Amino acid sequence: MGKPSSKEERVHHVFENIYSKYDSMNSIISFQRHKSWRKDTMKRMNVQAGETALDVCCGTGDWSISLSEAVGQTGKVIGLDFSKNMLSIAKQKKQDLQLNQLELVHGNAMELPYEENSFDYVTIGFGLRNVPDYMTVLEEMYRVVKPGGKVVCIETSQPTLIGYRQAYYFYFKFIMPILGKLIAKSYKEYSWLQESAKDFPGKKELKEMFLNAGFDKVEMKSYTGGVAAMHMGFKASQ
Ligand SMILES: C[S@@+](CC[C@H](N)C(=O)[O-])C[C@H]1O[C@@H](n2cnc3c(N)ncnc32)[C@H](O)[C@@H]1O
Repeated sequence: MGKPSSKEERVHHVFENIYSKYDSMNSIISFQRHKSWRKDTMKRMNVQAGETALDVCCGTGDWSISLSEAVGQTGKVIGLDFSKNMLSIAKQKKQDLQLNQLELVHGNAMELPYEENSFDYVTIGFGLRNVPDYMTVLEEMYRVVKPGGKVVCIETSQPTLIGYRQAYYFYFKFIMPILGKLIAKSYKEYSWLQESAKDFPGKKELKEMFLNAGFDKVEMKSYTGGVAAMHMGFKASQ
């Protein structure tokens, strides 16, 4: 995977450690909202049977599984992640659901091991803020999606409404790491979540980054007052 930067090492350490609690903590810290954000995004994507998708930073595999169900047995989905422990949970789910169309791959988002123009969809869910260089990953995702295909990102964002914004930052900075300590016994790991979310670009800035990566058009949608956002980049048909 090349020489890791310190951010990369720290992130790898976080996910190698919290993997067994990740799914339950996700629901607790987002008050279950992440499920409806994911569902709405899938509806907007309108994935068809027989299509192909790459789910970058797939973690414990929930988005890869939804994509696999949408493409069906005639389609193909690859879930890629650099944490073997996160992938081990995804592998167990794949086996339980007998999803032969899903392949889980150990790899780095900064250097996707695929040829250009390979997939109908390339997705990244709550992964982009964790990588060492956002633009490199967006450019990699742009490179491997087919012309006419879509790159879709769901990520934490920056709420703008006065009052709500302050309450959100307070929750993220002070409450969430304590929940992490109490429930997952990982204060430091959940402090990373708030640090990475605080530094992540707002939705307009992220849209600009998508356009700079080469996308023809970008649609966006805010969730729950802007605490999360979906960006969908369209690669022009040739
Ligand atoms: C917050 S989790 C998101 C998991 C999943 N996509 C979801 O929506 O629940 C972030 C994931 O990104 C992975 N990750 C972070 N940096 C990565 C990189 N450079 N290459 C591959 N995976 C990475 C972590 O191992 C972790 O599983």
